[in-house]
Amino acid sequence: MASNGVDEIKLVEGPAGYVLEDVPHLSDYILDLPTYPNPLQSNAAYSVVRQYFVDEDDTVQEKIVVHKDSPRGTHFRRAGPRQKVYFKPSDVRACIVTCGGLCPGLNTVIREIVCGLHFMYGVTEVIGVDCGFRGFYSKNTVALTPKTVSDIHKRGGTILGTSRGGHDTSKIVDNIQDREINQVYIIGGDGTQKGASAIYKEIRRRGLNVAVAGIPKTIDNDIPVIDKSFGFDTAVEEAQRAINAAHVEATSVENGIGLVKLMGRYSGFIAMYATLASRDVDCCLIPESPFYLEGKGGLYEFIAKRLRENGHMVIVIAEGAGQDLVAESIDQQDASGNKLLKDVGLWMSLKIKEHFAKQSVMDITLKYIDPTYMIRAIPANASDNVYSTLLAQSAVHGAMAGYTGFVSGLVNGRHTYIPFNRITERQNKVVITDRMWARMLSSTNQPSFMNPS
Ligand SMILES: Nc1ncnc2c1ncn2[C@@H]1O[C@H](COP(=O)(O)OP(=O)(O)O)[C@@H](O)[C@H]1O
Ligand SMILES: O=P(O)(O)OC[C@H]1O[C@](O)(COP(=O)(O)O)[C@@H](O)[C@@H]1O
Repeated sequence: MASNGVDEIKLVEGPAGYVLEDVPHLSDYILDLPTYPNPLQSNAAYSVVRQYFVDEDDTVQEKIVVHKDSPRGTHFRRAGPRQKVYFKPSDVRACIVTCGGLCPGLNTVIREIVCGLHFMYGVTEVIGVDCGFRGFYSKNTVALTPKTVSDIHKRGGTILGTSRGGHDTSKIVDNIQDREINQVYIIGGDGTQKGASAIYKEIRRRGLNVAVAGIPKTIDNDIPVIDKSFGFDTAVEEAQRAINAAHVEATSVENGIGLVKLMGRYSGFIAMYATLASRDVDCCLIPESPFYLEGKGGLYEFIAKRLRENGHMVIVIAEGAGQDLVAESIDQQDASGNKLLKDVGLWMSLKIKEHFAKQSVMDITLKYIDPTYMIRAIPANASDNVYSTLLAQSAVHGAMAGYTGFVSGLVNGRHTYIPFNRITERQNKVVITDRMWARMLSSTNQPSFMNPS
């Protein structure tokens, strides 16, 4: 096994090219930690299920599509309860924090961490950190019990509040130490998980017996390795309402255009899935697929063609699409350092109106809908509620088992522990497969990615 200092990756190599990118464990840097039987062993609900506990050697393969000569490739540690745990439940003092933008399902994750710790492991001390990372050192905490969180999954937002910026690693870890917290659950996107990674490293540098677990939040699916995270399903479902409204507006007038902007700074998943689900969309523009406005193969030509053919059209655009075209791009960042994007939907609606007014070929009526903040603030749908619950449970099992510096994610449909370093780089992931193209092109109204190639 390769050594695993704070900045090194913990790798285990096996025959035939098998590589396990393992997650750190508290026992990697604190020797002679005591272990205890997992309380689930004596829980009537679990003890009957003989295979409930995860075999220590179980791993999950990163790439599921292989060829006959492929090496066995990268694996991650399978998530789930272990036979023994590294914390005595009565000694656990856990905290939960939510950071970054809102996303349906945040409250479900909070609820399940509290209930999972309580009902599966008998942990009673869980506190919530108010308003994101800065809350560790500038705000009060709130006690969380199964009773106080019982209904929160039915509400949107996060009962803990959230923020951008304000990550001060040293002050945060001082506070963790002062409050004698020994399990830290951090819910947020790629920025948050970078912050979580810094916290883990500092905790490890100080040699503290504190497990750090991340639960990735990515409404727009821009986190690599994991299949998706909670909030995405709800976002795609809710986007249908905006697309339907755009379609009704467009079909109610002559040469009507409905333009809908959906979330996706770097990944067009919400736009693309919402398009595929709806079938009312004629053109879907995503950051991964460049397009242009003027001339042959450009958006204006496509719009004119669709209006002549069909009398109306619906365009869906992801917020990060076409940013290179937006004239005065703004060189500003939010408190977390994310580049502020210009409202490409608003910009595009003005450009389209301007173009057709100038051309005087046809009069158009364009309605622009941006449902972003409505979507972010709704409660998770049933499927995301299930998903958030399971991700939270896995995180609890992992922390109780002494793993640290990991996120709880789904890889190829399996609950998995992934080291922070693998998921903190943002990724464009929409790969437009042949099958997707076929589905797009076979639809009656031929939605297109407007890819000039
Ligand atoms: N590289 C980083 N190192 C430490 N903390 C970070 C880093 N990037 C972002 N953060 C912190 O993570 C939190 C959320 O980040 P943000 O980018 O706003 O949202 P998200 O987690 O949804 O991507 C903020 O408090 C921010 O300060
Ligand atoms: O919360 P704010 O500052 O209004 O940010 C809006 C941005 O948040 C997002 O919803 C993404 O949030 P995250 O980066 O926290 O995942 C974007 O789609 C949008 O551009």
